[in-house]
Amino acid sequence: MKAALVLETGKILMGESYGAIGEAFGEVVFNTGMTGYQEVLTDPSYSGQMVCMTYPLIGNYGINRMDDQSEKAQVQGFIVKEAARNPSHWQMEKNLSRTLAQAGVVGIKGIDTRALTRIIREHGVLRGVITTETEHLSELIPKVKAWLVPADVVAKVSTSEIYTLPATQTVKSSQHVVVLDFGIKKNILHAMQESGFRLTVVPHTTTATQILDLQPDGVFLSNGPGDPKSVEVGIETIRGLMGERPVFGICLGHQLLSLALGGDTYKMKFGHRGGNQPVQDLNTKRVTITSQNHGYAIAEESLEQTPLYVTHRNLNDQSVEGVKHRELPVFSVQYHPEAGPGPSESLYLFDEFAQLMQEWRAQHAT
Ligand SMILES: NC(=O)CC[C@H](N)C(=O)O
Repeated sequence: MKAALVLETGKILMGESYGAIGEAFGEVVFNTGMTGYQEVLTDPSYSGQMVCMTYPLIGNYGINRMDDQSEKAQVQGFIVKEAARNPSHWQMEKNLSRTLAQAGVVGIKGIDTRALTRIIREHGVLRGVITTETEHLSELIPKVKAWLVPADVVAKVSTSEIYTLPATQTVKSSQHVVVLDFGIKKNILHAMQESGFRLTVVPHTTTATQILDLQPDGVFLSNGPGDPKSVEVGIETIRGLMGERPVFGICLGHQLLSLALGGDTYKMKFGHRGGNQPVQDLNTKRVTITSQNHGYAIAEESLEQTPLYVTHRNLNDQSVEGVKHRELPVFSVQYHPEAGPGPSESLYLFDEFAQLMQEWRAQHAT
C-alpha cells in the first residue's frame, strides 16, 4: 500500500506503508543510530515526534523482549529507507513491521532518509504527516502547518503511581534514590539498580516536600519529551531540592535543573539523536562517544547568572553537555550515560552520583 510523508514546507515524499494504516502528525527528527530502533521506538522522550532513521536498513534483527524502554511505542511515526524483509536474531520475538502495526504507529518505508535528513539539517526540525490516504495530499499542507506539538507530553508519559525497584547489585550500603519521572527510559532505571541504588519512582508532579519525606539519599531527574520550559511543576520541585540532597539529572532533567537555577534553554536547529556524539569531560579532557536524544539545550551564556558551570561539551558543535553546581552536590548531563542504545562508556557518572550520596550521608549522619 502506498504512503506519503508531507512536510510543512510543502514537500511530498512518496513511499510505502510500514506499520499501521492511517494518518499521523508529528515533528520529524532524525536519528543516526545504525541499530537500536527498538529502544528509539519505545523511548518516551520521542513522544510527539516522528523519527527518520538515517541508517538505510532497519528491522534486520527484529524486536526482542529486553530492549523496550517503556511499556509501549512512543513515537508518532516512523520513517525508514529499506525495511528488512527477513529479520533474524536468536532473541527475536516479532518483526518490526508487525510491532508498528500492533502499536498503531503509522510508518513509511522506501523514503530516501539521507535526503530527508539533509532537508531537516537545512531547514531545522519540520512538522510533517505520514498518511496512507494518498489521494489529496496537498490538502494536508495547511493542516501540517497548523499542527502543534502537544504541550502536556510529560504528563502523558510520567508514571501516575509511585513504585519501587530493588537494587540488583549488592553493595556495602545500598542507597535510596527518588527518581522524579518525566518519562524515564527503563535503561536508566536498570543502570541505577545495577549501581546498587534502591529506587522510588515518583510522578512528575511530586513536590520537593513529598520527595524529602521519603528520606532519600539522593534525587534523580529523568529524561523526558517536549520543551523543558513547559514543565513548570518540575522546575519548581527542583528548586525546592537544592541544598537538601545530592541531585543528578539526565537530558530533560539536566535542562530543568538549569531552568530551576535561573539559566535558559533554547530549541536547537535539528538536535542530537543517535549513538555517536563525542563529548569531552573538560576536567579530565577525556572524550567519550555518547548516546543522545534531545532537541533543546542549555544556553551557555545564561549560566553566568546561575551557580552552575560547564563540565562537558559536545565536540561537534561545542554545545553544553554537562553542568555542575559550584557549591552543592548537584550535577547533570545532556546525554544518556545509561546508553540503550549506544555506547556505555559514560556509566561512570552513576558511580559519581553514588560517591556524592555517600559523602552527603557521612556529613549528615546523626
Ligand atoms: N531525552 C530527553 O530527555 C529529551 C529532552 C528534551 N525533550 C529535548 O528534546 O531536548
